[in-house]
Amino acid sequence: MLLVALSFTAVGFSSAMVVATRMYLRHRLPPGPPGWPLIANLFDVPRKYEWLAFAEWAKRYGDITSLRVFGNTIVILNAARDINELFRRRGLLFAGRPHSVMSELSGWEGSIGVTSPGDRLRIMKRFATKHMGPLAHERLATSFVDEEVTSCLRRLLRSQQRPADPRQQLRRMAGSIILRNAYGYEVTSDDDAMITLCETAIGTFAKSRAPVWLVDAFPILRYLPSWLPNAGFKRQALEWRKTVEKARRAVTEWADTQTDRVPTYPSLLSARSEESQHLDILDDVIFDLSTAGIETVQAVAATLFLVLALHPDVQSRAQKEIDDVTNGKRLPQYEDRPRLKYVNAIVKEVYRWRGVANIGIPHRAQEGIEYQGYYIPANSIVISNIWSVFQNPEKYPDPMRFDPDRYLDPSMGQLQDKAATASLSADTVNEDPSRYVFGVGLRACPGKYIADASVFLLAAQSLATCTIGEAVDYDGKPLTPLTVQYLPGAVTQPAPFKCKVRPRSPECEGLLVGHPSL
Ligand code: HEM
Repeated sequence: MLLVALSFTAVGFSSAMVVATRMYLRHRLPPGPPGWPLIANLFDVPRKYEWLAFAEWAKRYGDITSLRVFGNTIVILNAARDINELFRRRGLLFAGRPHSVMSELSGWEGSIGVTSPGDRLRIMKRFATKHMGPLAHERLATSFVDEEVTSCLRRLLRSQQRPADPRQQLRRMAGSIILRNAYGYEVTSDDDAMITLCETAIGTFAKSRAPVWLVDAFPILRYLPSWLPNAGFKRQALEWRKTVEKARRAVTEWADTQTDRVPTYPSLLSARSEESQHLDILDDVIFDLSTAGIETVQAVAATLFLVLALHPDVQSRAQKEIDDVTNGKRLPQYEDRPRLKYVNAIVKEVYRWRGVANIGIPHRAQEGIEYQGYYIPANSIVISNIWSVFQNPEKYPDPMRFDPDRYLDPSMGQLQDKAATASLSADTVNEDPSRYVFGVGLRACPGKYIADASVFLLAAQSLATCTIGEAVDYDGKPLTPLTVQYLPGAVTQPAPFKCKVRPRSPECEGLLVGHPSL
């Protein structure tokens, strides 16, 4: 009898312990800035260079930190180990996107970037993967991507004999690739209006999703009339909505005028015409895929030109590698990629050195979980700070140094597939940055293959044909790797700079002129 009573007491005690532990963990959020009564961490949310502030907090509070804003928990992951564990291994649990009333009011309610797992996301993902995924990227790279890169280099060689900002041409190249891919739209001038409309539209996306809008905490506020003095958010959202709708109308109206035209290469729009279902959803995702990629590709291209201008030694080594493969008789092509190991290493280091989309797009925890002794509540906004991963000296020794040699391991070659990376652990030193720069897990960037192919071709063909040098800032002061500045924003751009782009030799320039795509 005594034994039975004792075992009941033991079971009761251990159950109570389990409940108590759970309750304790529930209140044990990851540490972070202490905040203030009532407003919690509202004023701690950094307004710019968020990745730098998050990295500072990581030093103070640990790799996993958290904030409370308007009743929401924001969890920031700074270590590759945790990003892999939560976004890759427990991907579905963290594949949600935070609900944002402000984004809805601003015209983004149909976007893939706000869509949480479900049928709609599946349809969007399936379409993007079919036409832009690993099986499609080689076809894309050998078609209009190659054409646009070559045309861009010809224009640069014409316009940059004296120091000038290469960005206008790189932006035109990025816009041409992305809009041809999405709609078959061909850009014909440096100041193409469609590129500007798409860029301006996507600029409103990140702003509408910042965790600072009161209406996201109190959705009832969406019904306030916009003329009320304290409804400034509604007037702002209305202005953004007009910008987004203007861009959508422009691409749709242009597409409507093209129904009889047979495009040179298939586009997402032509692929859509072969589908019989979910056409509205496909329209939404094609619009996303036309707006989301322009600034990112242009930013990476600008960093590429900047680092090449700053590192003549890197240029000459890559040029030698390319000449060994092509004998200087032709332009390097996408098929040459496995043999251009040093050029691949330059691309990887460009992704890592200052990052690109350093905090990506926030995820949402679909359920509450205990992790590493902390509790991450359901509906937490979870952000991966890729900057901290790329600047971790244990993972990338001497991280501020631009050093392509760090990747010259024989097993590295190009964007790695799942099988090839399964054996890599998050602690791998000098791990391929393309595993992180495009996001991790189920929400990773659907544009990564076309973006990566574009950047590789730009690197290989510009190195084969041009010498890039004499980087200066806008006041004409020579730049060094240590004085280079980056701008705030959702996409990491170098501050305006100028450089010279000259032909390596008349023969090399001739390769661009005689290229069959021209
Ligand atoms: C080097 C260039 C690029 C970089 C570094 C980049 C990076 C990223 C990152 C970090 C994310 C967030 C991933 C996450 O939530 O975990 C993302 C999402 C996305 N990217 Fe890219 N991207 C690039 C180019 C492109 C291009 C070319 C396109 C379109 C053609 C594109 C379309 C998108 C879309 C639609 C999403 C949202 C996906 C979703 O919510 O499921 N990106 N990208």
